[in-house]
Amino acid sequence: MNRKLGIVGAPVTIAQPNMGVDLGPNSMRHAGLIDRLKNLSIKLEDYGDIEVPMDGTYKINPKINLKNLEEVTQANESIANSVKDIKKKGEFPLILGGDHSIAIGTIAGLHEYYQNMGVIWYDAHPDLNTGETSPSGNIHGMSLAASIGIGHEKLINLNGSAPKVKPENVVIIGARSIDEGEKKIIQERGIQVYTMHDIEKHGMNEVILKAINYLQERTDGVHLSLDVDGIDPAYTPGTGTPVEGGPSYRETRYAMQLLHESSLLTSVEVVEVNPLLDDQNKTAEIAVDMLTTLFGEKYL
Ligand SMILES: NC(=[NH2+])NCCC[C@H](N)C(=O)O
Ligand SMILES: [Mn+2]
Ligand SMILES: [Mn+2]
Repeated sequence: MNRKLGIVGAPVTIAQPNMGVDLGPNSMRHAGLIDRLKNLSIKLEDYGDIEVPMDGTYKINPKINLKNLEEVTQANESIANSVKDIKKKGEFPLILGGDHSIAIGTIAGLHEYYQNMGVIWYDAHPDLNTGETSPSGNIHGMSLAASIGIGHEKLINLNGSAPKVKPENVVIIGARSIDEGEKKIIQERGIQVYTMHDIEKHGMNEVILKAINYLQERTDGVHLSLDVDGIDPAYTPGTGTPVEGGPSYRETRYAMQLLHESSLLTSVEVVEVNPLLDDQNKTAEIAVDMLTTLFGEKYL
């Protein structure tokens, strides 16, 4: 990694109901993220956290099943701007969440720099719901849908017209909790999904190498959206929507190692770290291990 990293925190919590995910960025800084990256001789600048509109209340509009839509839109506009500022400087964006709605802003900002962007979505959930299909109304479960141009026009047209990413340029890894409406979108739009079944059957090595080869051939940049609930909750309990049966610490770390070796990624975000649900900041520490591996840290 010879490019400078531009780091920004996006302490967004309003697209899901659990208090504490706004502490995610600082929990990763506290777990030593910045020093460990510097130890790898990586140049970086930490721009701190973006401002997020939040007054502690949860706004529900009974007419549409999208909680806090205005606030989530505003927060994501700031994220898009901040990602664009980082790209303008020629730096590699690393965004620390925050709930997974922040991907809407991140990807919308990146979109200006890539005509044919790829996305690796490492997550227990595909986050392909819309207001019509969501069981919860929580926008963090709708961010990938919005990025491929499906959902509320405020979200899909954020910072430019939809779609920001072509559905066939998306690879989801680790999925094991998929809602009915999401299954439909996956089939209709031809989105590549490696579920836990595929990982069990073929192994993480093959799955990641296939994803890398597929995206290398067809995209001009690849964003990794790493939801910590993608990892098995035995390792990452500090997250709002844990799902049993995920890839282990070892498998995930190995996946990050392969991604590092491929030099494929052009931006990264880590989301859904919630210290209030955690056990002694363990989840943030594991998130930091994954990030440092991604940027070249090795055992030997
Ligand atoms: N980014 C996340 N953790 N998303 C969880 C989504 C859970 C569920 N599918 C929903 O739409 O409510
Ligand atoms: Mn997610
Ligand atoms: Mn998830």
